[in-house]
Amino acid sequence: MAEPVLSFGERLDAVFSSRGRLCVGIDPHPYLLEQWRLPDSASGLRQFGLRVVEASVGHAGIVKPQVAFFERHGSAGYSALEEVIAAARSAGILVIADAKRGDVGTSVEAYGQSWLRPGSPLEADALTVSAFQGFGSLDQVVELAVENGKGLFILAATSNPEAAGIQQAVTAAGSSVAESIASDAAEWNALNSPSAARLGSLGLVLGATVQLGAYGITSDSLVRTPILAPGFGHQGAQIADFRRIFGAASSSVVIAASRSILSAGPDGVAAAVARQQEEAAAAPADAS
Ligand SMILES: O=c1ccn([C@@H]2O[C@H](COP(=O)(O)O)[C@@H](O)[C@H]2O)c(=O)[nH]1
Repeated sequence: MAEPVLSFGERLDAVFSSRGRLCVGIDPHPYLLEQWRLPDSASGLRQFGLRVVEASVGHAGIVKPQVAFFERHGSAGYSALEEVIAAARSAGILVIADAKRGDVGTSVEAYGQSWLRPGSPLEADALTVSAFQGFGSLDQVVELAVENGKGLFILAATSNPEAAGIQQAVTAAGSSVAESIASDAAEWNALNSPSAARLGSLGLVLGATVQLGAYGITSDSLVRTPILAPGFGHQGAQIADFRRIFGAASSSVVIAASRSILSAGPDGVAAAVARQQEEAAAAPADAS
């Protein structure tokens, strides 16, 4: 009989226990490539990405390539991304593809087949998606993810300040857009996760720079919902504060940081990863 597939939530929780909650962003900004003395070409991106993966081995268990930077170089950029993803996954590092896909259900399912289908050239462990076309537009991709032990992170309250107007807008049901997405994800996790799993496989993107209360989101509703939290470092949030920011949900948080790590350069990146991972592990408990 085939071995049951571990769910993404179970795999993420295992990584939290064995290798911590830091997620190293792979964002090859042109200015960083220059600083790393690499060309702004597919080859430069490949070298950059592989170096970040190498620096993460032993220090971090999760990476998040920002697909946009690879897409700038067309098919050659995608080929570089395929290599970076494969290198990370073969080192046992979970890969969250930050591609922010969203559309009508059948098209999102096709995105899922690109990023979450076993054997696909771009196979990752989880994908960022948008529910702007309705939470139900994600039904098929959710099914595909679960069948394959993969995860999704749905944009809810993103870290960029200009998003607040839309994400705090009140839906016909009376809650904010972000709260509506967060509660749908939490409900899905409560109903569909393996009973022994602490975490479900349907995650949310909640920026570390936002006040969850301003969106009507309560952290104790999210204890089983993985939270991808960008906004640390360059965007201003402090890793040492993550338990204060996320309160009861802090044990579900993936701490995402890109520029604050990558700006250490090729020789300093491994030490920067180790330092930020230690900061996350040492973060004081929420006092409130
Ligand atoms: O709400 C969001 C969602 C995604 N991101 C992405 O995360 C990284 C952040 O990079 P830093 O250098 O650590 O600021 C980047 O890829 C964003 O596209 C986000 O910032 N906020």
